[in-house]
Amino acid sequence: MRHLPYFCRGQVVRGFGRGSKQLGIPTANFPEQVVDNLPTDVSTGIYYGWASVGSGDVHKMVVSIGWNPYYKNTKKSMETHIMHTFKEDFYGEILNVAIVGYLRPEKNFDSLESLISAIQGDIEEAKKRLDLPEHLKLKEDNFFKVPKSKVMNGH
Ligand SMILES: Cc1cc2nc3c(=O)[nH]c(=O)nc-3n(C[C@H](O)[C@H](O)[C@H](O)COP(=O)(O)O)c2cc1C
Ligand SMILES: Nc1ncnc2c1ncn2[C@@H]1O[C@H](COP(=O)(O)OP(=O)(O)O)[C@@H](O)[C@H]1O
Ligand SMILES: [Mg+2]
Repeated sequence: MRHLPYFCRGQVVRGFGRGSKQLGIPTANFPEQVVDNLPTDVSTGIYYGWASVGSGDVHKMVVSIGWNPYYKNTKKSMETHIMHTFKEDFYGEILNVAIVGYLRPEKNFDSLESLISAIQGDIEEAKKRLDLPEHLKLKEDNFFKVPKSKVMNGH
């Protein structure tokens, strides 16, 4: 994973509305353009890192990149669940993410309950790993301090 940490920003767009309603785990989805610009060696799978909305605080996050085999999506998506309770939805705002580590490949599951418990396991694992000093320092990266007015992708 030569490209980690990987930093990118993009506008939050609508997905299929499954995250909150079916899973109880909302995911902020990136536009196709951001997904298409991922370096080729950032493979599909589940990652963890840091995220902020607009110029807001930086929080722990997990991100899923791929086709969501359980739902058999035909388009690749990149969806971030932020470990923070927001007062309201933030569609249309700029989401800033720093992907710092890899957790596992995407999988299919034989029930919604097993998908949900896998994601909850990812969240717990990510919270633990992000407390390591090498990861904590990225929370303070200048990436999160520059004006957040542009949609861009890369380092
Ligand atoms: C940490 C995390 C792990 C995930 N792992 C899987 C997975 O292994 N297989 C899968 O089909 N979907 C996985 N998902 C994606 C969910 O299926 C997806 O977030 C859900 O379908 C919501 O989609 P929506 O934003 O289009 O509504 C994962 C999502 C997150 C946040
Ligand atoms: N902690 C959170 N992490 C990610 N998104 C959140 C969070 N809290 C609220 N949201 C909102 O929920 C939306 C995602 O919900 P979701 O059910 O996945 O719908 P969609 O399919 O449109 O992505 C995000 O775009 C954001 O506006
Ligand atoms: Mg979503």
